[in-house]
Amino acid sequence: MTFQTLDDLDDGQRVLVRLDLNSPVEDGTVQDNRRFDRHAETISELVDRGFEIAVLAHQGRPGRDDFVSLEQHADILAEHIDHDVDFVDETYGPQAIHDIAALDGGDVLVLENTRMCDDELPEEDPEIKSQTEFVQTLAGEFDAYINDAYSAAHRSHASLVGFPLVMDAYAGRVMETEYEANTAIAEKEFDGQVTMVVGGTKATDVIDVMTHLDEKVDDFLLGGIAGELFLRAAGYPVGYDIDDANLYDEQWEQNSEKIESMLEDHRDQITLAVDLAYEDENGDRAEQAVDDIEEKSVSYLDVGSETVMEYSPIIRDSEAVFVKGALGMFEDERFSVGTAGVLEAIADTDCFSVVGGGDTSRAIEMYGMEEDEFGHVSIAGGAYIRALTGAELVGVEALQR
Ligand SMILES: Nc1ncnc2c1ncn2[C@@H]1O[C@H](COP(=O)(O)OP(=O)(O)OP(=O)(O)O)[C@@H](O)[C@H]1O
Ligand SMILES: O=C(O)[C@H](O)COP(=O)(O)O
Repeated sequence: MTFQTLDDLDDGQRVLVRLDLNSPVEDGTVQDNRRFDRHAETISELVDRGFEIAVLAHQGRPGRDDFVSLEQHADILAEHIDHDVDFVDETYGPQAIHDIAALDGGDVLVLENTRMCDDELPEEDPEIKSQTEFVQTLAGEFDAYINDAYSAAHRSHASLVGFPLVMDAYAGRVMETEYEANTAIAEKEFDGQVTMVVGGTKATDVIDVMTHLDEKVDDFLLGGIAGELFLRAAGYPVGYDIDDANLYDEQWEQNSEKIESMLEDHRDQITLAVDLAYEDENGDRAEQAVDDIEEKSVSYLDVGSETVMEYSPIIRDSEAVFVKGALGMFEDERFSVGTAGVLEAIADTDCFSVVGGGDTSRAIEMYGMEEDEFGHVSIAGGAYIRALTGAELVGVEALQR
C-alpha cells in the first residue's frame, strides 16, 4: 500500500472526507444502496475517534434526471451510522464555511453536490484542479483530506484530485479495501475462459475499457445501452434515441468508430443479444427477435429470454466472470430477466466472479441472491473495470504523491 491510511492519522482533527454516494434516483427519490453501507464504516470510525467531519460527494450528471441535491443522502447516511448527520445546501459558500467552523468532535456535515460547483467538472490536470477556488477555500478549513471514493477515482475532478496536492491526504477504509481487492483481481491469472458481461447506461466508459481488455477477456456478453449500440454497428435498426431520450445518439457519436473496429477485429469474442424486451400496449413485457426488428419504434429495456439462454452456458463454462452494468432496467421487475438471469447463472457456478457498479450490484439483493455467492462485489463500476486493465486511477495516484 503506497498511500497513508486512517491508521496514520491522529484522532480528533478537522477532516474533509470525499465519499461516493452517487445513487440511483427514482422519481426524485434517492435509492439506498451498498455505497451507503460501505462508507458508513469509514464515517462511523471517524465519529468514534472524535473527528470533526465534513463530507464531499457528487450525485448524477448535470442535465440528467439523477442530478439532485445531497439532502436525502445526508438522511440515508444518518440511518446507516445511527448518528445525526447535518446538511448544508452549499459546497464552499459562506453558509458552508460557517457550518464547518461550528463542527464539534463527532459531528458530521454533508456539503452540497460537488457537481453543482463550476470548478468540479470538467476533467483537468490535478495541478489545475488544486488551484481552483473550490479547493483553495475548503483546504484552509481542515487539517486533513480523506478520499474514500475509490469508485469515482477514475475521474480527474477537483474534489478527487485537487485536495491531495495542497494538504495532508489519506485513504479511507473503502478506498483501502477496494484498492487492494481490485488490484489483486487485476493481477490474477486464469487458466480457463474469462467472460465479461457488459451493459448499463455508461456505454462510453465500458467501450473505452473493452478496447484495452481484448487480450484478458475471451468473451464479451453484451446488453443494456452498450449492447444496443453494438447491435446498431452490426447493422440492426436499434441503438438510437426515439422520443426525447438521450441515451444512445451522443454515445454513438463518441464511440461508433471504436465499436465498428472492435466488431471487425474481435467479432468472435463478442456475443450480442438475439432478442430484446419492451413494454407492450398493455403494459406487459414483450420480446422480439433482433432479426425481426424492421425499425425501432419502442424503447428496448432488457435483453430477451433467448439471449439469457445463450449467455448462461458461456458463463457455466467460464473460469472467471466480470460484470459491469446491467443488461436491462432491472429496477422494474418486468425488465430484470437479463440481469437477474445472468447473475443467477454466475451464482450457480463456482467460477471466480466480480459484480461491479453502484447500480448493478443492487440487483443481487433485489432478486434474492447473497453477496457471498460472488467472489467480490464492488461498489465501483467504471473504476473497477479500468483497474482491470492495469491502469492507475488518477484519484489513487493523487493520494500516492
Ligand atoms: N436498456 C436499458 N434502458 C435503460 N436503462 C438501462 C437499460 N439497460 C440497463 N439500464 C440501466 O443501467 C443501470 C446500471 O448501469 P450503469 O451504467 O449505471 O452502471 P453501474 O453498474 O451503476 O456502474 P457505475 O458505478 O459505473 O455507475 C441500471 O440502473 C439499469 O436500469
Ligand atoms: O457511479 C459511478 O460510477 C461514480 O460515482 C462515477 O460517476 P460518473 O460516471 O457520473 O462520473
